[in-house]
Amino acid sequence: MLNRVVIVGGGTAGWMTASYFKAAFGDRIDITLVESGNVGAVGVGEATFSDIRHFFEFLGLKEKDWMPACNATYKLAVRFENWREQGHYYYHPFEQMRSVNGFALTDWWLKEKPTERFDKDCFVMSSVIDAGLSPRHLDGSLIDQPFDEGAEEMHGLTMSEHQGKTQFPYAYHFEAALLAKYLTQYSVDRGVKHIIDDVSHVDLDERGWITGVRTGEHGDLTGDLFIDCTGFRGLLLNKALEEPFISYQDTLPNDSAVALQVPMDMEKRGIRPCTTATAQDAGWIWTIPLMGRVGTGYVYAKDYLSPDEAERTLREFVGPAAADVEANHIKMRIGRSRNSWVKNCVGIGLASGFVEPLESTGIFFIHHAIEQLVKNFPGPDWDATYRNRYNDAVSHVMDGVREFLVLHYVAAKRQDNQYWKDTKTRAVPDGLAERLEKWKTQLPDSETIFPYYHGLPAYSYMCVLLGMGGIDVKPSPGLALTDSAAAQREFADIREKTRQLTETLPKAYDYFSQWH
Ligand SMILES: Cc1cc2nc3c(=O)[nH]c(=O)nc-3n(C[C@H](O)[C@H](O)[C@H](O)COP(=O)(O)OP(=O)(O)OC[C@H]3O[C@@H](n4cnc5c(N)ncnc54)[C@H](O)[C@@H]3O)c2cc1C
Ligand SMILES: N[C@@H](Cc1c[nH]c2cc(Cl)ccc12)C(=O)O
Repeated sequence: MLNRVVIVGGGTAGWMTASYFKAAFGDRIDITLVESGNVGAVGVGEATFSDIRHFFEFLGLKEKDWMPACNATYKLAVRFENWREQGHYYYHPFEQMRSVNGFALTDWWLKEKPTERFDKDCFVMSSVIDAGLSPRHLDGSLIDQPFDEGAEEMHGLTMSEHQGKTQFPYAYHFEAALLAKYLTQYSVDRGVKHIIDDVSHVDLDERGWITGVRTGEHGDLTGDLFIDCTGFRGLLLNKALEEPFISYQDTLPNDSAVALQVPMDMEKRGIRPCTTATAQDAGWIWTIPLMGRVGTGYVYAKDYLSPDEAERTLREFVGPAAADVEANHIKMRIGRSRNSWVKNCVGIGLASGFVEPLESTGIFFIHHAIEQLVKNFPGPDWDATYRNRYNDAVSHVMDGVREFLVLHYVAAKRQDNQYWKDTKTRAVPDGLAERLEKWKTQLPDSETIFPYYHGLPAYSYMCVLLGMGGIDVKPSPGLALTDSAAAQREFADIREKTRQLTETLPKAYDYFSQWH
């Protein structure tokens, strides 16, 4: 039976893989994880998709088990600031788009324009975030949903099977290093063998399959399946097996980042329950609220800005609190391995592929990859069918998210310097140009977005087009002949639900201070 797995790398990807495999296969699988004590993890990766709750549920973990240990908070959206013009912002929330008489509420919004804020007129959560509130009451009860949070039929579904059925209203922010530490303990408690050592060589047989990895002090680690979680370096997949890397840089030029972990009195500052992406002269700055600190960083293109200028800009943006904080400069490899599973080696995490974290997709990629690897786990005959299915799913997810991110730059109204002017003339991925033409006459729907599962529903595309303001989108002509009374009632219902929630929900900080 093929059941000996060696994972190289102990960042978020390595420990998410080890813990999920143990939850999936129990003692029927033998896992060794080796990580360097000299090469650090990338040290960022602190905002997620809402789908990540399937990961914790699969591990049998409740929020109170892991969130306090990881200084975690809730993420209700990404807030895009200054992408259209200075001072403008909009939210991309975790909230199902309503429909009226067969038209998306956003289509009605384009026709009726109740206010200038599509995100407040069409989503309840935008006002909840503006008020700095928690989506759970102090007793832990969740705001009422069009679905039952605990419903059995939703458990056990993978993310891709789940999409479109329900939209859970929040995701998480957590300290990456603390999550890796938590999952290390979870994994070791369940029998994962943890070795701290450097892999110096990868041994291949005559077919080019991996037979083992050589370490400094723990000899050769042998196994059946080798998981490359060594980050951007792709030590096994790209270096030892020489699997080519397909760069996305021709369409996504941001290839650098500088990050700060800024201690903060969150009681005094208050928690804005979302990730904020603030556009800058050569990229954008993320702000992630955690208990006890803020995670922040400038994602930029080195062709337009030097690391020193980026760090200076970031420190000015953060202010005096950043004074004694050490900056972490990161070179980002943007794109994906041609195939993430080659022979008996699977790259997961940055070793597989990566796009800038504009919509917090790195950990989503890891979670998706792990789910797909369990679903397509190889048998002793290594039937290529599973590997091919896996590679197709993983490539589609990354290509789809790439296209979704490029849309943010193409649709952004800003053109106030060369960096932003170039976002309008740069090449776009195959297929996006045609899709953009369709969206000028009708908002995106499930038929016109990227055709393979990539984690994002049509309403996410609507938010980009309506929020960024650079592409003129027209309402469906049929609305002119349709009675708008039902749509007006829906807008009124959102206003009423917004009023009720903003009057009853606790402040985000007050909810989490119960745990700290
Ligand atoms: C600037 C930036 C911001 C990001 N923000 C987000 C976000 O908000 N949300 C999100 O979902 N994702 C985000 N990501 C992506 C996220 O950080 C990664 O997906 C996540 O950290 C996984 O990294 P990894 O485990 O693949 O690699 P790494 O964290 O780089 O870990 C690599 C591991 O390999 C080990 N290693 C390397 N070489 C050897 C060797 N020779 N022998 C033994 N061990 C070795 C290292 O010790 C380390 O343990 C961000 C990424 C960047 C760069
Ligand atoms: N399946 C994803 C899709 C999603 C829906 N809304 C958002 C908002 C943001 Cl910021 C990221 C992702 C998403 C999910 O439900 O998480």
